[in-house]
Amino acid sequence: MSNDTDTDDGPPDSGVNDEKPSTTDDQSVDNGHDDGQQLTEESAGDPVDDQQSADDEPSQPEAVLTDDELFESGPSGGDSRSRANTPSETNDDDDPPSIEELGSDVEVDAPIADDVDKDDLLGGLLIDSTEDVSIPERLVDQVIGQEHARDVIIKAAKQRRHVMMIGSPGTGKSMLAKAMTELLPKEELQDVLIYHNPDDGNKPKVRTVPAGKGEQIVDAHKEEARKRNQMRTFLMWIIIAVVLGYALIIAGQILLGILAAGIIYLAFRYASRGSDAMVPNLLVNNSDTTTAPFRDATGGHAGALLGDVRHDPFQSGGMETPSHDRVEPGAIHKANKGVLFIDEINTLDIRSQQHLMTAIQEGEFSITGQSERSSGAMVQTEPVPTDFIMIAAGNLDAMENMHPALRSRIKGYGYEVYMEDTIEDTPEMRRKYVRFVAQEVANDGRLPQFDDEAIEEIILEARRRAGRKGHLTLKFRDLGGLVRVAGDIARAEDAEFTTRDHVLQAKERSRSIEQQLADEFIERRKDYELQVSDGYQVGRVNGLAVMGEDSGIMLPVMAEVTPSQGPGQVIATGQLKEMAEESVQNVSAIIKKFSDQNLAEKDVHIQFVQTGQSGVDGDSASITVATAVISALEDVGVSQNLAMTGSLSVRGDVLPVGGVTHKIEAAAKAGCKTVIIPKANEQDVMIEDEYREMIEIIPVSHISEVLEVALEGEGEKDSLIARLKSITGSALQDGNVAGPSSPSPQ
Ligand SMILES: Nc1ncnc2c1ncn2[C@@H]1O[C@H](COP(=O)(O)OP(=O)(O)OP(=O)(O)O)[C@@H](O)[C@H]1O
Repeated sequence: MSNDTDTDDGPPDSGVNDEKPSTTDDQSVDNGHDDGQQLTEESAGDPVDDQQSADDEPSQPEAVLTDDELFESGPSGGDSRSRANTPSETNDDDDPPSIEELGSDVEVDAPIADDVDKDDLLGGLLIDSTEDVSIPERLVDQVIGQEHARDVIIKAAKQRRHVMMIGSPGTGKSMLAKAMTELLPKEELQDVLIYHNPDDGNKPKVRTVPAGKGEQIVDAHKEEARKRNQMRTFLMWIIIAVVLGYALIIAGQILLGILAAGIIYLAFRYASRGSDAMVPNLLVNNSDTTTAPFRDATGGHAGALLGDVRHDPFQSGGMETPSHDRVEPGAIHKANKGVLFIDEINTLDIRSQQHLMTAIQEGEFSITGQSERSSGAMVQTEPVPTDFIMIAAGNLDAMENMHPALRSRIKGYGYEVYMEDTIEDTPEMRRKYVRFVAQEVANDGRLPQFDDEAIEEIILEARRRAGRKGHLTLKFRDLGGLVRVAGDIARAEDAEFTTRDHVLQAKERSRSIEQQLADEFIERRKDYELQVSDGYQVGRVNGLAVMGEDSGIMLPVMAEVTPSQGPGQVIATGQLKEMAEESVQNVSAIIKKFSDQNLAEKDVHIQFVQTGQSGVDGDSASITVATAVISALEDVGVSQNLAMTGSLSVRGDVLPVGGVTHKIEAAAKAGCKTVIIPKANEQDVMIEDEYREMIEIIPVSHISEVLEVALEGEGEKDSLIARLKSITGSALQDGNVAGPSSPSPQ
């Protein structure tokens, strides 16, 4: 801080780096005014009392709006630094509600039957439509499921800790981050002002004031500048009149008079430029904020995250814009005292991640021009407070690829939480899903209310999408999409309520791109007769895969055994990714042991047919590969009205996979009559009734059972199966396997 009495252009120093000036110093500093009187002189009293008067009389800015009065007592940087780094130091007494109060679980506010039928889709709620369900006011109470994440957010808000949330899209990460802002104290919010620095034009000064005061200060400065300009203009016209009068009447020199008047005019204009430059730039304005700020910095460039200084094309000659006016805040500055949310944090470049770390560590961060070629790069402000709580979100990749130091900072000073994808399907939870539908209808604001049957259909869909027996999906964004489409259909029909029929139509309409592609694919394959779904073929097996998250597709696997020119090898094609490659290797182990042919002299070719650009991932096709190769080796036909999915252990056990429901539906759509799935996946089957009638599901736990169903003939087949059983045994049945592999779609 400069306490020099001749510092007559800068703001009073109470900023980030400097100590608060004493009253005497305040009087000697000019608040950015040339004539340096009115604002400072009025501020000579006790700053606390003056602050109070500013609060009491906002309608009289000139009387109360001295900068000194409005500036906070402490430097923002020091305060925020300690808060950012040592969240646990926060005095809980400052923040009245207890964690229990903040986090009390909100039940659904609607009448409930005395004796709740556990199968009732509405969980016993006695309602006719979503109209009968009240919606909690606070966002944190609207969050459904994710109990653990919710508790963490409440604790983190209280203790001012950073949080990393990892999980699937649409499960409520940004909703929880927004909810946190409601739990943060609003009283702490600040406005940030940037002032011209008369000592160094490229180092604008930074000051913080309580929220709402920034606007008042800027208005007061503008008013001041306006009055000063008015005075100057008045003076200018008097001088011009005198000069012109003298030139015309006394000296008789008209031209000289006009020239002199012009010069006087330009001189005054040039001089008045300075007063505009003294108006501070209100960098962060929280005057209208009802909660602590929420800033989503996902996918933004460095400037949007860290702030920037605009280029000035003029730079000199009186046309330039003063540097403090060109300063733009970044999300880290706007999130001060609030929440900075960054999804897919690993997509931020390393430099930005490093700067982010500095901002977290220091609780303040200077703004400079981000482009080296811009005149903004010459400018660097004093540090601007960045006392935010960071919520980093993403999937598992985000965690692995983020800057290790940033990760450890969150770990060291915060919480990490994994978001659930599904939740147990209980009457209590279903009641909350009813409230979810009501919330989505209310949030949209235009949809007709959902009647009870429409809500039931949404809950059934939540069950189906869980892909896990006895569970409901927590991927609410997608489910919310279904609610909106159904509501839109009802609205287009001018219906009073959204009904089950509207939801069913919406399900049909809101098919994902992958679903549409999958259907298109099936149609095309039918056209070209690539889809075989009857008779027997050697070395060809109908495999099943999942496209995207919710679309099954039938993909044949073909195998051929040829004499080898050199040592025999297994060659797999079809753009296999790492896991699929490994599964083929595992299958080869069984085949080698099983076959009485000399495989050293043979090449085994395995082709995943028509996989397209995306290739094949996962190991869920391993029983398909094994069946195709055994069929080709032994020259035994495989049933073509059968499809299968399952992972295979090297000992022949069939292990669970993901997406069985979608795969079974794809097999049914393709015209297959039977589908083989791993026994362990039996509980995950949630297919619609129409498909259940179309296809028989056979759960298996060993490859011998697969061959039993898939291969043609009797005698030869039986001896094959007996041989396979004898060489593999069953690790699962023996109890020798630690547990099934994690489900993975093909
Ligand atoms: N747990 C939940 N409870 C209630 N509604 C939810 C929940 N999760 C998501 N929603 C609804 O889905 C919408 C989208 O969720 P949100 O943006 O929070 O997901 P996200 O996990 O941040 O996803 P992404 O990572 O794709 O941004 C929310 O605005 C809300 O309407």
